[in-house]
Amino acid sequence: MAYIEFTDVHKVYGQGEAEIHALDGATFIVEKGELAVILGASGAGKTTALNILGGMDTATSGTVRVDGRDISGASNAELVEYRRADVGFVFQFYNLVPNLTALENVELAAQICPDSLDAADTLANVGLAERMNNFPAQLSGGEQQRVAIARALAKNPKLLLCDEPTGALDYQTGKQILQLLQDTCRHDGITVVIITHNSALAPMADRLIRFKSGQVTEMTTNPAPTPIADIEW
Ligand SMILES: Nc1ncnc2c1ncn2[C@@H]1O[C@H](COP(=O)(O)OP(=O)(O)OP(=O)(O)O)[C@@H](O)[C@H]1O
Repeated sequence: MAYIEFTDVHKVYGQGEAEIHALDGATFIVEKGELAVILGASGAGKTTALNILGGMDTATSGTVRVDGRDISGASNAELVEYRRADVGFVFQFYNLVPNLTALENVELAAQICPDSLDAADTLANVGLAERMNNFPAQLSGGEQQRVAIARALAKNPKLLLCDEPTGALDYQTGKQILQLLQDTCRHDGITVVIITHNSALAPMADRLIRFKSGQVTEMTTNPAPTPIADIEW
């Protein structure tokens, strides 16, 4: 059994004439500890799939299993617990609380989790030991995204889901963030799923999943992923 099993998932928004099939029988797997990259054009269903995988949305039909647990059949209370304890989220826009320092932002997330890590240590691990007491507005975009990654990692999640994590960053800063995510996957053994529009990033992945019109059109594994530093686009 794979760590993530996303099987024949349909997601329909709206009704009748206005029905939108955001997912139309999407199927993929991800093994434990892999870094998976999800590629696809705008509207292909990537975010919908990630939201369902993270327990933020539910499938209309199909099965979603994570670590042997049936997320698609979970109750609301079970999904709350799953989102809290098992999943870290990183978004394009960092969604930090503006009137809390970097440290307080990370502590806030860590507080709600049973096995959380030390917030200051986690910030130091993402290279922000010197900036912990700064407010988000005093940090660059890349630093704010590091805080957001630390906030996700301090929960000590099994699964890190990233939706366009470099979408708002310049080229070099984006590369550093992707390096951090690749290192996190390698060193901490966390399963990482990254959504991107940028097909040049495909070689960084252990597993590449391509979405088109709500379906997975390609899934390949790469036994020798390229370090981010060696990828140019
Ligand atoms: N809550 C919603 N209500 C109605 N339609 C939705 C909703 N969420 C997504 N959709 C539609 O479902 C389809 C898939 O959207 P989704 O956001 O998953 O695509 P995506 O591949 O992530 O696109 P992008 O790269 O632009 O973020 C789109 O047509 C979108 O408009």
